[in-house]
Amino acid sequence: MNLSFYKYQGTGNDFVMIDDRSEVFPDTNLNLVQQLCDRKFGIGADGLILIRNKEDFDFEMIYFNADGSQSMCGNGARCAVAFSKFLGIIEEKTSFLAIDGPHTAEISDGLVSLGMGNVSSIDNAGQDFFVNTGSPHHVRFVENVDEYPVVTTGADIRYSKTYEPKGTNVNFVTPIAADQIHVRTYERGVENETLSCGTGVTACALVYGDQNNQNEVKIKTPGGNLKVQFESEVDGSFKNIILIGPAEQVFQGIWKN
Ligand SMILES: N[C@H](CCC[C@H](N)C(=O)O)C(=O)O
Repeated sequence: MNLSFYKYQGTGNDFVMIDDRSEVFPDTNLNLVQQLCDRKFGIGADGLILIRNKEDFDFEMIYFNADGSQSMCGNGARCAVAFSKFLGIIEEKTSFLAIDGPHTAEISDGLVSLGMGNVSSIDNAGQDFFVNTGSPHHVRFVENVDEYPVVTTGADIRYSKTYEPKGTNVNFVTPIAADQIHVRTYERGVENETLSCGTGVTACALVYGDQNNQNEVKIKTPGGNLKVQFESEVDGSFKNIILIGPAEQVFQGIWKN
């Protein structure tokens, strides 16, 4: 198999991107997805994204975590917008389909502003919080996220009975300014800490902003800086949620196997 691919990263969350408008990628072959994402025996990535044609939309993004499971991916969607512009599918604005439904986005100077799906509620989860921003997120506020055991505690929560059978992503948050938080994330399907998680920082920004009267929150992650804007509704839901950050092409290649 000769498979042309591009490697993209959005604040350090990295993806194998494939222009699959010809629909030849064997999308049921999860072993291949795992192999391509393997950082020793494959290309190496947190996930893999197929771009396909979709009626009524500019494109459809099909996202796989490194373990082959599927979910909505915010950083991956930002990279899909940048990749689609590179391919000439779109110019500055787009409407595309992802697993959690339709999205709009704008791209300029490498910065992607991604419209996220509406969020119906923030739920309590013991002393912590739970938000579904297209993928499930547990959110815990901690004293000093830099020193926090993200992988061990993240895995404990991710595999806990509370979240059986599908599990959840787990985010740890320390506020660092009135309108800024520092977030580290344990990602389901990668089963490790990633350098950032788009749907995760969105969940954290909604919880923090809701508690601190902010509707624009800056987020520092190990992989870079992101921003989330949103509107709160009186019924506790959120709309017009926008995730803003860079998305860059790192390299391209041919997978011969
Ligand atoms: N691991 C997540 C999906 C990718 C989320 C993350 N990469 C993002 O940017 O949103 C899950 O299984 O729900």
